[in-house]
Amino acid sequence: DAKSKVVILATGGTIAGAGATAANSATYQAAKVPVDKLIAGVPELANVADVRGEQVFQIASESFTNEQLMTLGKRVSALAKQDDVDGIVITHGTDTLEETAFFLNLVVRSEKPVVVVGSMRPGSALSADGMLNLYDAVAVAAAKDARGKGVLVAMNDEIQSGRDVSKAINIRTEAFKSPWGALGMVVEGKSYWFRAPVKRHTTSSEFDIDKIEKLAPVEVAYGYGNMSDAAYRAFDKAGVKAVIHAGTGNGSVAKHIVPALQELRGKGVQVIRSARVTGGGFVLRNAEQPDDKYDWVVAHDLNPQKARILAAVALTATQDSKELQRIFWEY
Ligand SMILES: NC(=O)C[C@H](N)C(=O)O
Repeated sequence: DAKSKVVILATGGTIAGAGATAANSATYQAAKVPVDKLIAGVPELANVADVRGEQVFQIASESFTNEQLMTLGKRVSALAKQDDVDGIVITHGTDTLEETAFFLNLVVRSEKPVVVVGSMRPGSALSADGMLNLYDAVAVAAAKDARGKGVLVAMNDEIQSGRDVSKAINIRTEAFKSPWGALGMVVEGKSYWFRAPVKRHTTSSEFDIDKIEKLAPVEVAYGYGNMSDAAYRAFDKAGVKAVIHAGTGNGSVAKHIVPALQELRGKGVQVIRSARVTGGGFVLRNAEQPDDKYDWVVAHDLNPQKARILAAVALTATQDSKELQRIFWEY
């Protein structure tokens, strides 16, 4: 039967990076190599799909803005509607890859596989990981059994849910972890599945990129001993719609921060408790703080940066804290 047609949307990152010598695995410039060169560098892609590339951006992912998320999302949505596209791969820097993957998982209404991929070493380095990661991502995007599983991340032979996965380590090629485990493996261009996500995503999402024009402004503040309320007061002045508290432990909040948060809440700003723990947070309502009394929201297992994405999307549809909490349980 005919080969699947896969479009590679390139946005930059280390997978498009270049260093001065082959020994430079960590010192290099991200976002240098154009998409056609990336594709030409892996001729084996033609064995798993008919591939074409589009250069959407050429940036390091730490510089991704909400506007760029919107541009990318709208392009993915438009391509997914085309009959001559079976799957989409997005090459991306790894630093904020988990945010983009979760964003697309929430707003792209398509069953077609969307796979986000990056690398930890530039293509110019010894044992560069980008070529195999790209081959794996294209293979997954071309696979019929990848349909309907939400936006995926293919890195280091693993297939991860874009919702769950996070960059957990920054110096190893085994950088991406999910607290709930990988969905499957991709080996020699074939995907092997073990589980599927149950949280709402893509076609079962109430959000639709085609109907969103601008994401809500949401900021994150990190919790630690002796934390002050200065960040929250500054965010308030800047006009945020929600703040994510990257709290200690179970999203806990120092008692001297509560008055500032309640002042913000009184002005309509949503207060969302997440956790700064890295192995997988699990924040429950009223367990650590009286969320019902304060009218706060908990991010449950979403880390602060993922909570920022969900809030930025959800607040385009509602300003109600109960609705927002429902959304945080369901997605
Ligand atoms: N490994 C990487 O891709 C890191 C790079 N700073 C980026 O996110 O673009």
